[in-house]
Amino acid sequence: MTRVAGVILAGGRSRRFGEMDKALARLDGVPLVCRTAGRVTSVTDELVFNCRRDQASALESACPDLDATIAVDTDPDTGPLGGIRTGLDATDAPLSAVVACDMPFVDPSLLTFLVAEATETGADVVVPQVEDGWFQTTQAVYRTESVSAAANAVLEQGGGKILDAFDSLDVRTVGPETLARFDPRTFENINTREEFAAAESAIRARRTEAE
Ligand SMILES: Nc1nc2c(ncn2[C@@H]2O[C@H](COP(=O)(O)OP(=O)(O)OP(=O)(O)O)[C@@H](O)[C@H]2O)c(=O)[nH]1
Repeated sequence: MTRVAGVILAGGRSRRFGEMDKALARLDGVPLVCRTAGRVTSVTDELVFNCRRDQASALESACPDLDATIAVDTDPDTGPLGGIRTGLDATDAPLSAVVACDMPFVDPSLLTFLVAEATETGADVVVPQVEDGWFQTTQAVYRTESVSAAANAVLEQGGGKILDAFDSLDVRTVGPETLARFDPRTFENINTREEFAAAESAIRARRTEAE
């Protein structure tokens, strides 16, 4: 079996969230980053947290049970592109499931599906493409070495988006019809306090339903 790393992006500034780092905000009692990472690790072999240097110690102690490697940004504030490159460079697993820390409903079975697609096709990138055509680049599976090199090339040219790196890569998309098989909340991300409160209500409602 191909080894797979879970790479959690947490190097953003949480500007829309307000005072604190949203990664550490307790969602129904559990730091957001730990809740997201816990779902990712259920289907990966190792875990990497990507963040800025000033976040590292708090993130390291946030979820001790998960045993994450901390990958500190060499180029902070270069957006998810820089975070993905740094996260990928911290693992030698051939494939990486990259997920933003603010996606607490990420569906592990979708990640497993994306990994299987990457393994079967040999693609560099397997990325969900939702109904409006949007690429869900922060919930996608990347071939670690080739995507790191392509992301690095974009950064060396002055930066941009991870999508800019796709031009030189073998990219497979997974469309809405297939995505409909997975948790409809999987791509929900939390940017504001209001979205945080709504996610907390949803988690509590799901727990009540399951009881
Ligand atoms: N390493 C790194 N990660 C980033 C950067 N910007 C965003 N991210 C991560 O990419 C994901 C999506 O980013 P956003 O939803 O915009 O989060 P954010 O930048 O913290 O939030 P805002 O400041 O409100 O835009 C999150 O997991 C962020 O932690 C960055 O400059 N460096």
